[in-house]
Amino acid sequence: MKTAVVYWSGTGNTEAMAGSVAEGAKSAGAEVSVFTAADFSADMVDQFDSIAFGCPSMGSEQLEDSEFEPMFNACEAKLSGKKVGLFGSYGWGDGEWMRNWEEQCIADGAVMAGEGVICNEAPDDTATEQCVALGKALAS
Ligand SMILES: Cc1cc2nc3c(=O)[nH]c(=O)nc-3n(C[C@H](O)[C@H](O)[C@H](O)COP(=O)(O)O)c2cc1C
Repeated sequence: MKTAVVYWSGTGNTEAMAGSVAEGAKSAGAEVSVFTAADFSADMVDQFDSIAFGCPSMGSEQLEDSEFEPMFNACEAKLSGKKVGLFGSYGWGDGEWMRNWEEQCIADGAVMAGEGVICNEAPDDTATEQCVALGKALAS
């Protein structure tokens, strides 16, 4: 199983989550590649059996719109039938951005590996465990 973990992070919280997702996928035997949003593009989607996308809530309950969102939007046309997991950190909201993002992926035809993992600011032990579990689900 080849798994990509693709993330954007401004202050490191979603980056820490990405590390845990990658660790979980590796522990379940996947060959894992980790990319920042700037280093991933739609033409790379087909190289992977499963992809974890990570982005914090930015703007007003939106994906980060300079690097992550354009890259993700370009990938969407290739997500039908692809195993996908989502994760990201948020601040003062209630996770609306993740609910919208999950719906978007489902509309694209992605096969969701589990519920999107969200955490308030820096990941605590529970969020870290959920990220590891998401990584394992992406590897199976
Ligand atoms: C410009 C900006 C916009 C943000 N908008 C939201 C928001 O709409 N809802 C929310 O819950 N948090 C919002 N946040 C808080 C971030 O999602 C939160 O700090 C998160 O932990 C950042 O993750 P990162 O460390 O991976 O960059 C915003 C932060 C910034 C800097």
